[in-house]
Amino acid sequence: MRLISLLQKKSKLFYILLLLLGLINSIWSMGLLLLINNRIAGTSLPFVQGYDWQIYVVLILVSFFTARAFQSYTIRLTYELGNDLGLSVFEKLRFADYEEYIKLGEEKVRTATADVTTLQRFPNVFIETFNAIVMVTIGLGYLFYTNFFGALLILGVLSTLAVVYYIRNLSISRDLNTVRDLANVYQQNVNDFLRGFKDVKMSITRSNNIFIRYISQNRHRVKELTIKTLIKFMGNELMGNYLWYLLIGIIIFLLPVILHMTNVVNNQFVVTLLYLMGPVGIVVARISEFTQMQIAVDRLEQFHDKINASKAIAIGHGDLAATGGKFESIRFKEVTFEYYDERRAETFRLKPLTLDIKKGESIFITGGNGSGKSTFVNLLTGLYVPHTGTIALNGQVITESTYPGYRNRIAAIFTDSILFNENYDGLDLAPDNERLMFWLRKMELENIVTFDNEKKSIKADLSKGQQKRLALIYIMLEDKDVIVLDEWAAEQDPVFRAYFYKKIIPELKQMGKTVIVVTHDDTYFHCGERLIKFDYGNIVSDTSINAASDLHYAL
Ligand SMILES: Nc1ncnc2c1ncn2[C@@H]1O[C@H](COP(=O)(O)OP(=O)(O)OP(=O)(O)O)[C@@H](O)[C@H]1O
Repeated sequence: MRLISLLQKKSKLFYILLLLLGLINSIWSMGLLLLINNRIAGTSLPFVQGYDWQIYVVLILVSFFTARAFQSYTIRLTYELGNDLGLSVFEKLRFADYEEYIKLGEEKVRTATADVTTLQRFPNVFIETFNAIVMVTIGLGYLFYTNFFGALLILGVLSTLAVVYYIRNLSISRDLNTVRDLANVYQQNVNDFLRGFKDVKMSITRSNNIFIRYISQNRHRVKELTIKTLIKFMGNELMGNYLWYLLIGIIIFLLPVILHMTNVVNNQFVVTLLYLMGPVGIVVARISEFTQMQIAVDRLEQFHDKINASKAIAIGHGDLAATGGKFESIRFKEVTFEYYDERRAETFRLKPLTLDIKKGESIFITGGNGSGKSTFVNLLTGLYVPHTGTIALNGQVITESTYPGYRNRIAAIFTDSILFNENYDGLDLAPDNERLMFWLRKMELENIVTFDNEKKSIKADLSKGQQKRLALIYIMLEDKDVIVLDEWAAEQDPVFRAYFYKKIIPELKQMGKTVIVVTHDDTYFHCGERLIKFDYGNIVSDTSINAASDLHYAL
């Protein structure tokens, strides 16, 4: 993606408007220069004599209204571009495959949002620079028109210094990139410090190391590098400012001697140079900003390419109607899935899985750490798509376009599920909702939570176990047929854990729900109807509890 195409995409009229701006600006700049210089020289404007002040007023008015119109246009364009780019990151992301998202990583999403902030300034910077370039061109053109060799000399000095300035700026940008990398590390250290506050307090070595070896050292390096960069930057700015004294010196002392310039031409050169100071400063200062923006746009493009590679994007919410009808069964047929761990150069494989889940079953999934339970849950809930094999809902194989609808039919609480700050599900979370109150009583949260009537949500500072209970209540209000709970009971106290297995699960079954529970609680295995055991990515036993049939798979 080229930077410039960003603007064209945003506004079809962009180039036409730009041309108009260039034209008006050229007329304004040229007119102003001619007018001032002719007044100083005591001559009148060519072609239009005797209308100097009228022309001056018209020029100012045209310039004022053009600047006003363009700046309003730029402000709108700037914020629309930032808004669109920012929203497009999340709009695409929500349709992306979960597997692709995991591969992409949260860090890349955060960098992409930072890049959007950098790019947001682009329309502003671009129009400002374009304006400045027009003015510089007119100014230099006028100098060449006035005295060719004098202008050539000035252009030579200006160009040499612009190149020096640019090279020095590149080294400043490199240092700034290092500062940014250090800032990322600092952010991680600070996150560790704040999230792990309790653990930091528990060990003197840990506390000293995180503060001295990481946080302090990082800040020290950032401080040194920032001071160095700011001094270099200040040197550049000073050099830029003093350049004008050098040029004015050349004009008033050198040019009259070597080019035998008259006083009038000399004055015209000085006035034009003073007029050029602002625009040249803008052009030079913006060069490094464009480099940063080009990096941001390239990175953003890579990000979009990566997400676009996710086949799910094009499907969006897919074909929701196709997964309608009453829930009867889920069938896994020869389903496989694998991860490749690059660092360990190892592959974890979920071996071909074939199994049926029928309406109303309560199934317990167990197995050692790393045996593949969560991978299975991710496949069952439709977050992962099988690498080979198929999953069918009510006998219909789920396809790319029916995956979103399939996921939508399952309610799940994962080990790392969170309670959102807002009521995104649009649930009826008011005290007059009898079902809600019934479940709050059942989960022993009735006297703990409070209602936020304005936000239509529940407010509470809850323990981890209580958060899981509230999440289960929300699931009951969602009223989906299939409920998947990944180690839900792990954070419950023994009394409530027993209550969950002995009372709640049978009740869910009575309500016609199909419940799949990942659990290590072998004391309560008898509370389910079926026990599936995983080992090394394989189902090693699928046992029907309380029934004679005992299906054992060979290891
Ligand atoms: N995103 C991933 N990338 C690479 N490997 C992964 C990824 N997620 C899991 N694995 C690997 O897959 C294997 C199975 O993981 P899984 O999370 O399914 O196990 P689990 O049975 O749920 O374990 P636990 O009881 O500890 O939660 C592990 O060896 C793990 O290292």
